[in-house]
Amino acid sequence: MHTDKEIKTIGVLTSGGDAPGMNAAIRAVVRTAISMGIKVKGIMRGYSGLLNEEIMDMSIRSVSEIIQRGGTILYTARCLEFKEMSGVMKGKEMCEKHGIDGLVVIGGDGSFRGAQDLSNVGVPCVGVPGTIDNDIACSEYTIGYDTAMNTAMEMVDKLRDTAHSHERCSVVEVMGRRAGHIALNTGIACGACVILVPEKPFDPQKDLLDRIRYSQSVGKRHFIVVVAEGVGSAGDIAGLIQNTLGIDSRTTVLGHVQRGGSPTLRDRVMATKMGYRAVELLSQNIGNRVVAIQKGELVDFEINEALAMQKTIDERLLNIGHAISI
Ligand SMILES: Nc1ncnc2c1ncn2[C@@H]1O[C@H](COP(=O)(O)OP(=O)(O)OP(=O)(O)O)[C@@H](O)[C@H]1O
Ligand SMILES: O=P(O)(O)OC[C@H]1O[C@](O)(CO)[C@@H](O)[C@@H]1O
Ligand SMILES: [Mg+2]
Repeated sequence: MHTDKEIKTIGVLTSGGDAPGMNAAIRAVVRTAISMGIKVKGIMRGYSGLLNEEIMDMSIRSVSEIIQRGGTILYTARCLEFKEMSGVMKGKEMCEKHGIDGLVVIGGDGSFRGAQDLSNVGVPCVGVPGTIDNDIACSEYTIGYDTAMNTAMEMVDKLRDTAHSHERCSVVEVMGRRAGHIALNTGIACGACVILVPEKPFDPQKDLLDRIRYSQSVGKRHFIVVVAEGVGSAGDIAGLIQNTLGIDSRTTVLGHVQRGGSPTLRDRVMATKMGYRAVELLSQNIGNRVVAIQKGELVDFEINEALAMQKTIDERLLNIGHAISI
């Protein structure tokens, strides 16, 4: 979408679940814009802050010392009111009132739906994928994914020590909402003997119990099972293993620890590139876009097109995991 209006001031907000690297993206947006002569307003608490006018001027120095920090200095929220047309119209009014000509929305797919609605009523918005789940179909990568996976990997390594010592099975539930990307990669990196993801329906007998039984028959004495939260309860899976195979099993739900911490190098660099591109687009009066990574390159898509895409799980990696985790 091209608008005729010159973009003099942009807003930036973070929305949905926080993700490590969001601060690096905010920093890139603020500094890129200022270097182009565009003013920046920071909007607190996602779309809620826009509706409640929690809006502040940002300067080069207001984003100092944040590139290494997890979370988001702008706070984040899930705002039900923005899902209604009346909320979106109020958002447009607030942008007009505060002189915001365009908006960078750092968040996940839900946040992009809000950005699309706002673009459709005349406020150009550019989405920056910020979610640990890596569930934005148009992009190979989302900000926070690498840090979350590395955190999960460190946690599972610790669980392995105790599972090994007690010759137990450790069933670990990782985040990802309806996607299994964190589970798959963490499972591979930690040598899990079973990885369960929502994209690939599993047969408990064949894909779980037989696999563990076979590993046991070839000498394995402790077992790591990584379950994506979208599959169901890790506790039920541990119970099934314990009751059917008689292997002492424990459940750990990693939870929000995966959302925190200092972002990895990859997340900081990706966030910086994506934030820069978002401002570049807005500065050219281009809105209704999502910044993305495809084949390692920075690209962008219409929000409509981006939201209609489907992401699949890396089946080859899943098969590799199954082949070697014996
Ligand atoms: N269909 C929609 N129309 C307008 N706004 C929406 C819509 N869906 C979501 N939003 C807005 O975006 C916010 C965040 O959405 P959601 O909770 O789905 O998280 P997300 O951006 O997908 O991030 P994550 O999944 O990583 O937590 C919502 O609280 C709401 O304010
Ligand atoms: O912040 P909440 O409401 O606990 O949301 C948890 C969800 O958010 C995420 O952490 C990020 O989308 C998902 O992995 C998880 O399902
Ligand atoms: Mg989402």
